[in-house]
Amino acid sequence: MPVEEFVAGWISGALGLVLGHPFDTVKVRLQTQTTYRGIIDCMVKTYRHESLLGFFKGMSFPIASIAVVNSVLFGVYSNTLLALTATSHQERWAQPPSYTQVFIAGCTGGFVQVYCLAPFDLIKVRLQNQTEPRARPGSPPPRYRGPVHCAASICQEEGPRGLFRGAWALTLRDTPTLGIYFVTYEWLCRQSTPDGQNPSSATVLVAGGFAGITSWAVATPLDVIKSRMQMAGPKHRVYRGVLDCMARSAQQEGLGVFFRGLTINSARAFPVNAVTFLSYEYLLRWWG
Ligand SMILES: C[N+](C)(C)CCCC[C@H](N)C(=O)O
Repeated sequence: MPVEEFVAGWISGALGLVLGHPFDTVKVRLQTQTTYRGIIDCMVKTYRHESLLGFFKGMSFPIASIAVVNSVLFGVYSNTLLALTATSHQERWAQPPSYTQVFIAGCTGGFVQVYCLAPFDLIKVRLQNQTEPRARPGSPPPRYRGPVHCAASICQEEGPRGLFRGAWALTLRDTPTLGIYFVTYEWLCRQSTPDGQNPSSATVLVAGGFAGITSWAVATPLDVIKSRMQMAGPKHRVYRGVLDCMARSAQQEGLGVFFRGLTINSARAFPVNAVTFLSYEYLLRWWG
């Protein structure tokens, strides 16, 4: 099994992540709290109350973990294509796989990465939703002191299965949308590249950016549900499952609830995925 794709996926995931984390914090807050009127309001309040650091809450952990998750995604994607088409990454622009093969490989990568992503994503969401400013003498400490403390508290209070809260919603969110992600990328690259040639850097950037936006647009309704189920610990209201969470959210807040965070998700998705695909392609060309 070729491993360069896993390494390239690791590095490119880390680069994309740093660029996108501030957008991600605003998104998670908008989706799970009702105190903000919109993106700008959330940004201003976060900055006033917590300074720039507020936007980077919960980042150290995803930078290590998302890199692993992206490595699994791109590694499994590329190796599934190898199994389906018997072509390596280097040969794929000359002998392109069909879109069905790309979709199947994307869904497979998406499905497998969920099991690495679920606990990391849960911890990230819980830490991002702590809105207390950095510890001041006399003020009560935040509930979780950091990722390790957060993981340990969840295990203690909710059992190890607590770390997988929301994992089913995450599977539903990621399996088809990662298929869409790779199909959009391939389609846009092939549209603007003469047959058989490698796409240019500009093409890779734009195709990667739009692959991110398209897949996030489709994923947003389940993203909202996933984040809410992850926040529903023993003390918050508990949903009976994905459908129950959907029905209750829609009843209480209207259908618009499924699109919370769509604008911010798209604004984040372009730079993150443009950089992820560009670094991924370049690392592989450089090693190949
Ligand atoms: C499929 N779905 C849209 C849910 C996720 C796509 C993930 C791509 C990238 N790691 C990012 O964070 O944007």
